[in-house]
Formats: sequence, structure tokens, C-alpha cells
Amino acid sequence: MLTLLRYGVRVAPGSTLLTMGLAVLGSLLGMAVTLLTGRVVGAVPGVIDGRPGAMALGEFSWLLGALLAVFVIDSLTPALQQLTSLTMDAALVRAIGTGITEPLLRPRRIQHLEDTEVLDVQERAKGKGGFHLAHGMSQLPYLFASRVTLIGSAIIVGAMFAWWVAVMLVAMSLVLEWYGGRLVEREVDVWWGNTEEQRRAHYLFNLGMRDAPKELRVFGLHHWLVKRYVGEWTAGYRPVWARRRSNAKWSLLIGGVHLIANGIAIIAVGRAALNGSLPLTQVATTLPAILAIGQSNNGYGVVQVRRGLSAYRAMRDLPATIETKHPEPVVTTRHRIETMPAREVRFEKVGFHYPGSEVAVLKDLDLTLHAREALALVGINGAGKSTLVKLLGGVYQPTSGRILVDGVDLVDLDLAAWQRRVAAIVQDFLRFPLSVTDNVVFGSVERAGDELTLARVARESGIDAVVRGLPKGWDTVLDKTFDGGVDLSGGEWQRVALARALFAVHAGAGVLVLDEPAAALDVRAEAELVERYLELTSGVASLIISHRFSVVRNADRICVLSGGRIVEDGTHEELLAGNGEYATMFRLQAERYVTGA
Ligand SMILES: Nc1ncnc2c1ncn2[C@@H]1O[C@H](COP(=O)(O)OP(=O)(O)OP(=O)(O)O)[C@@H](O)[C@H]1O
Repeated sequence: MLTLLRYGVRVAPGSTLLTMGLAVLGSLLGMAVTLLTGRVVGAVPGVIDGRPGAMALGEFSWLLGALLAVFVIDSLTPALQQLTSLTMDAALVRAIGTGITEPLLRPRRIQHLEDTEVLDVQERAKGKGGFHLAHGMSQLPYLFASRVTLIGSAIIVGAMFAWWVAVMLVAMSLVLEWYGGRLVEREVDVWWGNTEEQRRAHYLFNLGMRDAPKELRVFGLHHWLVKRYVGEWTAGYRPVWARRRSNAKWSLLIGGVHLIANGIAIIAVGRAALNGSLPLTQVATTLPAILAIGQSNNGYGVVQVRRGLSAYRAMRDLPATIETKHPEPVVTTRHRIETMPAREVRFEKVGFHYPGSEVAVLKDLDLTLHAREALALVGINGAGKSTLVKLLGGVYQPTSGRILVDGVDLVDLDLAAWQRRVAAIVQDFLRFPLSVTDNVVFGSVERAGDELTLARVARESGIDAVVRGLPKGWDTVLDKTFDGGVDLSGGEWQRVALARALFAVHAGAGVLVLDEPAAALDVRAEAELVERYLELTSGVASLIISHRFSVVRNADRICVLSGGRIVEDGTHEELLAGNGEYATMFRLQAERYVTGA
């Protein structure tokens, strides 16, 4: 509790302290109500009979007034506490969100995102089984309050009646809480997506709600989906119900023992009252205190806090785990990256296999991309073209060999600065559900307000015509689920992505990578792109990857990637004359077009 409290105070000092303060105040006021009630009840017979030495009516009225005042304040604190705890919660959710995402986003490479240990810590930080750190934090005030109530009420029972009763009740309450917590924990573990069927049910639910609206209708899968979902869901929750049944047995047993302990305490108080050894005030104070101890256990809260603590520890360990396993390169040398590459980017005997995989995607690959040159890279599916782009962008590091930019090894360059020099449209480029402007200027967010460049790239990429047709022009949100938003076609999106890359180039990027830029374009748009390709990329080193030879043949130079190496290198004409892989692939494609015609 104290660890989480410290975290809360660090992140949201005001609202955390207020929330905890109000929770503890609520408990103290509750106990004050118990004490005052005892005194009021104890004083009543004397006041009615007007016994000598008994409380005067005036004093009694004050006592009653005090009880009422404390009761009213006690009733108001939960509402206040809810307000402050909502504020605390908002601050915590924000802090936890950045606490988890920031360490994952910070590294310039992405190996850590495929590291199972990092992924595991990240999963735990997010809160396994839905037990988010924020949930743990939200239980903290109740747990603090229940502890204060437990201790305070035990003192009341001990001081006013008998310490053995107080000790017995506290021990029973803690045992019940501990055991209740264990039962909750076991049920939760079975509950939260831990069965294969639950995961499948979850997948089917998303399929129906979000992922496949068109296919489900086209293939008439509606009834199949509902039936399958119900089947998987029912099967998935069977272990949960089995666990619940077995839990209920134990809950009844331990709850029974707890009740017996409470019963013993109440009978003991009753006996003492009847034989005259316990005055009425003590009786009226002790009985509610006994009940308060009985109710102060909170097994669910304990589990929430315990799991919240484990999520907190994982979140705290996440940056260190990433830094230790995937240290960011420390750059000691200074280079003028703003002008790189002035001559070339050279892959020198580069070998690469993905983390966790033994398969070498690239083997001793040699390739030079000259400054201001348009180089096309071709190869069959899975040849490693996109992988090569990832290495060029520095998101992965070669497992052997090196990549030299103007003779400087990429590992000796400031990676963040180098990545700003590379503008790329990758195959699975991002489609931000934001305005068209945002989608384009994200190419170089520092130049976001540059209207001239925006207009220029709109012309060059051909999205000016698209934007003119949108209801709010550049401000239109590119996602139909937002008010006034629209959905673009695949080809229109591709132009937006092209505009984004061109925006980056005009903002100063020195390398332009176009990975399948024409895949979703219609024939005319493709022809336009091809026609303007060299013009668009003049002045930068550009690498274009495409299976369409109409796009590729215009490049200054074409390289064929096969078996992890560059096996052919030359102009379109040279490669055709060479009669190698390129010529075969080209003729196959050309033949199909000719036959089709
Ligand atoms: N993250 C990854 N982890 C493990 N293997 C991967 C990963 N990404 C790609 N691969 C493998 O690397 C090989 C090369 O993939 P890559 O995407 O670079 O091919 P490509 O030439 O771009 O193919 P395509 O023409 O289909 O786009 C493939 O065998 C692929 O399965």
C-alpha cells in the first residue's frame, strides 16, 4: 500500500493526498459516530430518570447535536472522496499510459518489440487479467480506510470490553481477508482470457463487431458466427464456473467460522451486560465496533492492490529491461548528418536474420545507393526487400557486415537524426484517423505550418484533386467513425502516403524509399507516378521497390535481390540483355499483358 501511495503522491500529489485523507477521515468519523452513539445510549436512562449525577438535559442535547454533526460530515465525505479520486484516477491513467508507452517508443530500433521478455514485462505493466495499476490505486483509499477502521474498532473493543475478543476478531478478519483474496485471485486467473475458448470467443466478437463486416455478409456467415461465439463463450467460461463452485464451498466454510467468532464476541458482550459487569455505554459502543471489525475485511481490494503493485513494479522495470537488453548506441563522434548522404549509402557484406529466427534473410549483401540516384530493387515475394529498407532506416541492425553512409558506419551516427533523413512509404504505411493535413505533415512535423510545401506536395502526389472533393477539404478527418469523417479508397490513401513522404523530402530528407508505391493505384495514376517519378525524386537518393516493371524500368539503376544477395545490377536495357532473373521476370509480366491484350 505504501509503495503505491508513494507513486500516487509523485504523480498526482494533491488529489492522492486528499483522497487518502478523506478516506481515513471517513473511518475516523465512523468510529466517532460509534463512540458518540455509545455515550448517547448510555446517558439516556439517567437523563430520563433525572438521576443525581446523571448528564444534564442541556449537555445531553449537545452530545446529540455532536453526534448528528459528525454523522452529517461522515455522510458527506464519500461524495467528496469520489470527486478527488476521479481527479486522481485521471492523472494516474495518463501517467500509466505514458509510463508504459514512452519506454517502448523511445528506442530508435525495434528489436525490443519482438523480445518476449520485454513483451512479458509490458503485458504485466498493462495489468494482467484486467488488474490495471489504476484499479489497484482506486482500491487504495478503501483499503487504508478499512485498516484504520480495523485498528480503531479493535482498540475500542479491547479498551472497553476485552482484549482477547479484540485479538480474536482481528485475527479472524485478517484470515478471512487473506483467504477471500486467494479465492478471488484464483477465480480471476481462470476468468480473464486464460482459456483458449475465451480467446476464440473474443476474436469472434471482434470479427462480428469490427473486423469483417463485409466478408461476413458476402459469405452469409452471420448465423455461423453467432452460434460459434455462443459455443466458444460457454466452453470458455465452464472452468470459471467450476472454480466458482469450489470457491463457494470454501467461502461458506471460512465465512461460517468468521460468523462463529463474531457470535462468540456478541454473546460475551451480552453476558457481561446481563450480569452487570459492562455498563450500557460500553455495550452500545462495543457492539457496533465488533460489527465494524467483522466488515472491515476486503479480500477483493487486497487482490486489486496486490496486482496493481505487480503492474507498478513491471512498469518501473520496463525501461531498465529494455535498456539492458537492447542498449541504444552511444554516439561519441559528430557528423554533419543534415547533408548526408552527400555521396552514397553502401551496404557492405550485410547479413541479417530477425531476432528469434535462424533464417538468414540477407547474406553478405553488397549494394550501393548513390546520392541523387533513383535505384529500383526487385525480387520475388519474401526475397528481403522490405527487410533491407528496415536496415537502411536503422530500425534493425545488420547481424553481420555494415552500412556506411558517406563512409561512416550507421552505428556511429545519431540514429534519430539519420531517421529524420529517411522518408519512406512502407507497404503497411499508417493511416492516421486524423485530418488530411495531419496525415501529410507527419512527414516532417517540425514543418507542420508550411502551407507552400503542403500545396506543392498536393500537386506532386495528385491528392489536390482528392482534397477538393472532400467535405471539409484539408481538415476532413480520414475516418468515417468520426463526425464528418470520410473513408478514402486504397489508391487515394496511397497518394496521401506519397504526399507524406514528399513532404519529408521537401523538408530536407536525403533518402526517399518507396516500397510498392503503385500497388493500389489505377493504371492512369500509376502512369502519372511513373512519368513523374524521376522528377519527384531528383536531388535525393531514392530506392523504389515494386513488382510493376512499368515503375521499375524508369529507375537509373535496377538491382535484383535473390537468395539474400544482389544478383543483378544495371539499367533496364542492360539487365534485359543479360538475360538473367530480371529478364525472365520482366518477360513473364510483359507476356501476360500482351496475351491479355
Ligand atoms: N518481423 C519478422 N520476423 C521474422 N521474420 C520476418 C519478419 N519480417 C519479415 N520476415 C521474413 O523475412 C523474409 C523477407 O521478408 P520481406 O518482407 O523483407 O520480403 P519482401 O521481399 O519485402 O517481400 P514482398 O515482395 O512480399 O513484400 C520473409 O521470409 C519473411 O517471412
